[in-house]
Amino acid sequence: MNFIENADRDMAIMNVAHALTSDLRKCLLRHEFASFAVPGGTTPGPVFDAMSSVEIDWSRVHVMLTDERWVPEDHARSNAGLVKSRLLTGHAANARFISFYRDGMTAQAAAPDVSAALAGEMPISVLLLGMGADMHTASLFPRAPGLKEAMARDAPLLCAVSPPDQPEERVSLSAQALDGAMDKHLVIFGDDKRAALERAMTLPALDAPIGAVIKGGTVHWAA
Ligand SMILES: O=C(O)[C@H](O)[C@@H](O)[C@H](O)[C@H](O)COP(=O)(O)O
Repeated sequence: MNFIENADRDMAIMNVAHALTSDLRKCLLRHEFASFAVPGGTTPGPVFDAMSSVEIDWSRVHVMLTDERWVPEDHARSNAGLVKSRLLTGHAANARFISFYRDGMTAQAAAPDVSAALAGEMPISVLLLGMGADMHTASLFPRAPGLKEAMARDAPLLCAVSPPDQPEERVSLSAQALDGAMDKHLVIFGDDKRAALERAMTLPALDAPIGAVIKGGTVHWAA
């Protein structure tokens, strides 16, 4: 795991946006399309803003989420809503977006259909991850109902999970799908998350899901 310490958060955002667009550009030189998985939360918005203004062949980029809160895309907590408003605009408006949320279906019922739709996108070409101070990533929360299944080697690509302290059901790409990405980047800010990441490297995967997926990736950090 490559750990990059940035002078400040703006620098980190610029550097991770540059790294992601460079990885996508490199992938598009060799492949018909690139699959690009991104998280929700509060960290990635400025990264998306920076990426959306970069000229690459976005029409050949297939964007998906690493995880989704099971709410309609116009809901304030929707990750799809965040990605559509901050990333899929400007030059990046031409990218293809693969939705997870299925209106009128539960997360459990929809996950197998979405997994089937994702099969042709694997392995993920470029992955951006966030992380909570509890060492969760995507919606793989330590010891949460559904985590063991989502961490299994034979897990489906997309899994329904029930994080105990979250207001809604979620779906998450499995640890296998995340870990299998060709280029992996994690962006985290603050000393607490840095310490949590270091701790995660010493814990079993079920207690620290980030540790199961970030190996071989690049961590972009700022205080
Ligand atoms: O749906 C989500 O919330 C994200 O996918 C989640 O995994 C996020 O990356 C972490 O919770 C960190 O969130 P922050 O960037 O807000 O700290």
